[in-house]
Amino acid sequence: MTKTLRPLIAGNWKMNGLRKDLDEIAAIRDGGVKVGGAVEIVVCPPFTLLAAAASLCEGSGIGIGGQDCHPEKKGAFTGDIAPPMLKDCGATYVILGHSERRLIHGESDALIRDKIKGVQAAGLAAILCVGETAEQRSTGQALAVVGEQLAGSIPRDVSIEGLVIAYEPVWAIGTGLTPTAEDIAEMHGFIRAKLEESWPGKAATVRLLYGGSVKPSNAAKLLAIANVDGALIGGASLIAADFLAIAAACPV
Ligand SMILES: O=C[C@H](O)COP(=O)(O)O
Repeated sequence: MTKTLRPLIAGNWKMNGLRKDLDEIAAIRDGGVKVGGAVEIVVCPPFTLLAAAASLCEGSGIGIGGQDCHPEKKGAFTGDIAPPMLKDCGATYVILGHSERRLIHGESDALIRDKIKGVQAAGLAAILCVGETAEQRSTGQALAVVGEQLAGSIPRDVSIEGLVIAYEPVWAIGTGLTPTAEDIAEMHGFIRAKLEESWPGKAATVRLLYGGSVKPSNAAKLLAIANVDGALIGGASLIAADFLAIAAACPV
């Protein structure tokens, strides 16, 4: 299938990475430059490595992103990081609403919506994560759950241009399990249609990523699915060779 949007391959390092691991980011930079501009590559390290990673990647075309942020631009919020701080570090993207934030930190759609507003106000692009649990999938609620997450967490009063949405079934994260190609195609088609309902004429410009146990061995198959415009990768993004192999599997 011909893909029209530039694929985005984003790595979510989660709570992994010390300064010595910047070597891996340098390797991603060097290999990513060779993959060429056909695929956009972004690495989201922990906050502690953001500035150093951005400095390493400056001018290379490899992007850097945060994994979360506070909705406000500054203030008395001990321990939090504001969107302008991410921008100041050299980040261009922020992952928001990851299921680990929703489930472990109790983040609501309303909070995620405010974060998206804050991120856009700072001139950053949000990667909004949505996805159902195993129980929701097995009881036939997957589309309804994701539909609610989209309706609740995307601000209506801002443009969706530049927004990225990552469909990450909770049960596929770090488990080695992935949905069938048919189920991913159904969900991504559903997300595209939902966006089109609210933002007519704009949905086709939004990149929809798949995330959950993406590996070099399954990347080509997953990335070829209709309406899959890239991937959000956890574990495999920690190893430059694996992450780059996934980027190289993009159908461009
Ligand atoms: O944000 C990334 C996802 O949680 C996927 O993680 P994973 O590739 O380790 O399954």
